[in-house]
Amino acid sequence: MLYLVRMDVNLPLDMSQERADAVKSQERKYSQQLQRDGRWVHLWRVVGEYSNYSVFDVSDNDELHELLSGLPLFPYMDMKVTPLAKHPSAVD
Ligand SMILES: O=C(O)CC1=CCC(=O)O1
Repeated sequence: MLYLVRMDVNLPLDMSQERADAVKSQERKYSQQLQRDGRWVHLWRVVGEYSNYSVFDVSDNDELHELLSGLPLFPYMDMKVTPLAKHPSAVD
């Protein structure tokens, strides 16, 4: 199943730069592993915002939830998940 996910990152103002850098580095590793194994299909920055739009290809809601809740930045993100279905006019 495909899911479109918008992630808005809100790091606490009192988080140290060192801690922020460490969490971002863990997030990068985690997300790149999922991109390489084909489950994190797209990762796009929203221009001018600390947000991204991502597309995931996973088997079901439970797998997506497990994957999203394992993100190192998960405690600092608001997420909106949209399940995607095939459009009848899509050519592929
Ligand atoms: O920077 C972001 O939008 C949050 C994020 C998701 C994957 C990643 O590496 O950073």
